[in-house]
Amino acid sequence: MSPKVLICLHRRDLRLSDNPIYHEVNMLQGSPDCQFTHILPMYVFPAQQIEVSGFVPEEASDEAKSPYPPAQSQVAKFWRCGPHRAKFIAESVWDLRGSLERVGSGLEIRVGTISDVVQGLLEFYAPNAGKGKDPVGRNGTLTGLWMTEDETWEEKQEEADVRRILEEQGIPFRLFRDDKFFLHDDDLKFEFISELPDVFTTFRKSLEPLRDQPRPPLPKPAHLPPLPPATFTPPQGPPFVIPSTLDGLVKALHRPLSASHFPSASISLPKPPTWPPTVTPAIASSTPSATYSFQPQQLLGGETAAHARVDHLLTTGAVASYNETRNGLLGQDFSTKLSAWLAQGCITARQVHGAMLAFENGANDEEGIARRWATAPGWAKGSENDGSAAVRFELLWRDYMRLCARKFGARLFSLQGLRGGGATRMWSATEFSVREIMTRFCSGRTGMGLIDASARELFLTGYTSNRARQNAASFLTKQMGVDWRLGAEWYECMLVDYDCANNWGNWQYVAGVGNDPREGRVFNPVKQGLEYDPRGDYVRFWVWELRGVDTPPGDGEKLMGVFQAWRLPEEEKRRLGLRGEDWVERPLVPINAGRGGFRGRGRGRGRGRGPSRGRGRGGSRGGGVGGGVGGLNGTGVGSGPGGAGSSTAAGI
Ligand SMILES: Cc1cc2nc3c(=O)[nH]c(=O)nc-3n(C[C@H](O)[C@H](O)[C@H](O)COP(=O)(O)OP(=O)(O)OC[C@H]3O[C@@H](n4cnc5c(N)ncnc54)[C@H](O)[C@@H]3O)c2cc1C
Repeated sequence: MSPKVLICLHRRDLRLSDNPIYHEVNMLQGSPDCQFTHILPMYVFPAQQIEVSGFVPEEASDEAKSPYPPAQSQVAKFWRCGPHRAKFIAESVWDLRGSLERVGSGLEIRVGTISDVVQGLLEFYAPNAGKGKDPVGRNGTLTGLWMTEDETWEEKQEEADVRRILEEQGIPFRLFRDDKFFLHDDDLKFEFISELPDVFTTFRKSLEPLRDQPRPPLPKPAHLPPLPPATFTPPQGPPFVIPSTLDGLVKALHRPLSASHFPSASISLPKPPTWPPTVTPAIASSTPSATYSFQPQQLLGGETAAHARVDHLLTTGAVASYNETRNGLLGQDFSTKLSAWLAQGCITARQVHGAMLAFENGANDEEGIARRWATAPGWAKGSENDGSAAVRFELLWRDYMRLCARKFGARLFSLQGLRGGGATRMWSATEFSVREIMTRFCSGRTGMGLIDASARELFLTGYTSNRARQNAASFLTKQMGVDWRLGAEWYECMLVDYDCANNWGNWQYVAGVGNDPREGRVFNPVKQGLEYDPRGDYVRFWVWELRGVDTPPGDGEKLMGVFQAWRLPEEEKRRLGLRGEDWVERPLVPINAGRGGFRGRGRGRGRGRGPSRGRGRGGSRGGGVGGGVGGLNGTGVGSGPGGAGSSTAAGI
């Protein structure tokens, strides 16, 4: 019998449970209304976002090149998907394939743009369809294509393209709302997206109590229709070859990233961060050596690992203590670290909420959950605790960011930000070129300990905490006066948890062009370091050259040397072998914290260096013009929106 095939196209919904498409398939299968005999789940590595030239075999002839332009960012030409996320996505796809196989189905992997792949599917299944000759193709019948919706601009274009291609051929197309968020759209307190409040707090208050809001997740189907037989499955078109192992997949994704100027096509990092030594004899006596035995977590992609993580957070009490620990910088469990799984849709926010709810209510099930959780703090209290309430609060931030993406569309990526058309001023400039600032920012060599630790952590692991991200973004945009999009693009490349709405929305927020009601907010990275890393452990973990700085209690000056190495006594610099290092001898911006915020050491003073209180107001003294790639060479990028140089606020 010729198969009737339904394509289930995955994007950022890499899960089987709480997936509206499989839920619908499951409801329909076996019913008289069911139009399909087989389903073909498929994931496409999208060529415009993830570099796919590594899927062309190395031994292929020169003519067999990827037909797609390099997947690089618009302004700085960074790779759009760096090594950490590429690996994480590959693992997630692999895990999904395993889950689908266990319920009687499977998953096909393809590379290309989604519209090219869909076009190829149509040609395979119904070569004559639309010409009125043969509505049923020789390879079976394509009965439809289903996919879930995404919020952001590029994904919306993709959806429109797929719809157009299918409808031209008369093939049914269904777009499902992807309920991977905390709230269901129908439960929002406004009718039109234009009514979304511009301030998060207003949005949140309209929805409290948050614990009562989310809908229950959809169950995992126990069985799904099979894949079509191999002869009825369209192959991957040349020149690409899909590896048959996870290892091969990761290698194909990584190969182009390391072949050219890793990790960016426009900025090479002459001194990229290196892993800190695990054992350091020079650890300062006042610093517990246990700090440095911390092993940064390499997140494992996939639905299975996501649920294991939630279980771990509840069992260990990490959720219950989240409100006290969430501003942490160093460690595994100070925050949930769920973001990467949420971003790829390996787990939904309402599943996280559902697990917390079960925990709070003392759910007892056959899988022995109760036994695992019963001794954990907060178990079976019948109400939320400070920790679980704070997790829900943060999950709502994610909803808010995605709704902002819906409301503002392509303005999410514009230099002027969500507010659009607002005041455009010159960015303030420093004596360093934007290229040098970016090179040192990305390499963790700015000379600002907290910023450098975060940059090195990001480069090496793909993750850095929210507190560190806020400081890094504020530093780049407000202290250095760099076009915020360069930072957002760098994060898009490096973050394992990159999520379009969250990343661009948060960068805008910190840069002062998004939805931050407190205009002119500036983070002072030294004060922030003192508050959130009071012994300098986080800085010294990643900026490991500073582990030998002895910081006896009460010697504040030495600690200041951890946060800004230029402040170390010359003798100490010599002893630690730090002489001659750019980040020690030529810091991008020296800050005299504690004595009036951002006063420089003298060098460059009065040159519009940025948002210091009482200085730089107006911020129009920057020298350079021209944003974009050209701006990487200039001393400052021109015509930026307000923020840098305009602050009257003190560092926070
Ligand atoms: C400049 C900048 C860039 C960012 N880029 C991203 C990004 O690309 N992807 C991303 O998921 N988050 C991004 N964030 C938000 C936040 O930093 C991360 O979600 C968080 O650090 C992830 O760690 P976690 O899962 O342990 O978070 P937790 O503190 O455990 O929070 C739980 C969840 O709530 C959500 N959440 C928390 N804070 C925010 C926030 N400010 N905005 C939106 N959602 C939030 C996340 O889904 C997170 O997993 C960015 C923040 C900044 C300041």
